Amino acid sequence: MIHKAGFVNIIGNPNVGKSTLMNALVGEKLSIITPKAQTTRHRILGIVNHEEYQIVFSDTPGIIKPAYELQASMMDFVKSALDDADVLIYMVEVGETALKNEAFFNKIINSKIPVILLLNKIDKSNKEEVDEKIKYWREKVPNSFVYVISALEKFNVEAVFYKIIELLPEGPPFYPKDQLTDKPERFFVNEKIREKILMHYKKEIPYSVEVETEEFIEQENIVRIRSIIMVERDTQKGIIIGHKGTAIKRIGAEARKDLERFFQKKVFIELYVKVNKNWRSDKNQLKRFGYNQN
Ligand SMILES: Nc1nc2c(ncn2[C@@H]2O[C@H](COP(=O)(O)OP(=O)(O)OP(=O)(O)O)[C@@H](O)[C@H]2O)c(=O)[nH]1
Repeated sequence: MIHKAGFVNIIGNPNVGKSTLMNALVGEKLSIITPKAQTTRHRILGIVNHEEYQIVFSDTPGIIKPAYELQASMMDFVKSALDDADVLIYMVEVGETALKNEAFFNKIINSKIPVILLLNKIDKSNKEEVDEKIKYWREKVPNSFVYVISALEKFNVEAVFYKIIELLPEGPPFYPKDQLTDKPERFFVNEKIREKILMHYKKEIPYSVEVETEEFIEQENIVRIRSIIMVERDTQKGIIIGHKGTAIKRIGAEARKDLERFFQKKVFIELYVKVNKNWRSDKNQLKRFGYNQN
């Protein structure tokens, strides 16, 4: 059996209908929606698991800005975000033509990643205008697959879904499927803590930790969580904990706030730091089983 997996990066101006499309695409197929879970470069919007494929939908927050607002470092960020994706969905509205950022646009055109160009909100338009816009975008992005859709009315969304699967590369899943289907909450908690670590620690720290949620007990009014932050060295443990525990307290407090919003309940969270010198080899072990998350 062939297995396919990849990151599908959705980009487009604010309000073009990205979230609506996500809901239409993913629907009941969705294992977990991690609202704005931040990974290194992507924000994961949702993951679709199937025996034969795993689609990780993500977006790259705030990359469509006029060129003068983008700093050099931001352009690098854009570049790597594009390089990382396996399929790019570029979404526009029927009424939209002007390009906000020509430089960014050229990057899309010149990237080797397949581009699906979606012309959304056609329910608000007429055939003449739609035909004209298809022609316009085909010329603008010559190598793209152009689809006209209405994300809101789910028109043509299925076709887009199958095109994505067709374009995905072969490969093992990026996230363990059983973990997602059996324990999506734990997965989300881990990601949330990792996100906070990414935000607050510099250098190699974020890349030297692994988070594991040992206990997740949901009661009527409260969720009780116990998670372990695994590091490779004692010095890293000290840095994670911080002076008098202030650093780890902040991680816990911020994660708790987000998790309370997510679960719509009070959250009680205990964080422990553990040194596991074999962590990296454990990780390689996990990688062999398709646990490719970085
Ligand atoms: N008529 C019509 N409206 C749509 C369609 N798709 C989305 N909308 C509407 O457009 C508005 C914006 O949709 P969102 O899905 O929130 O857009 P978004 O791109 O995620 O927006 P940001 O989060 O700001 O980037 C909402 O009011 C949607 O209901 C469509 O196909 N037709």
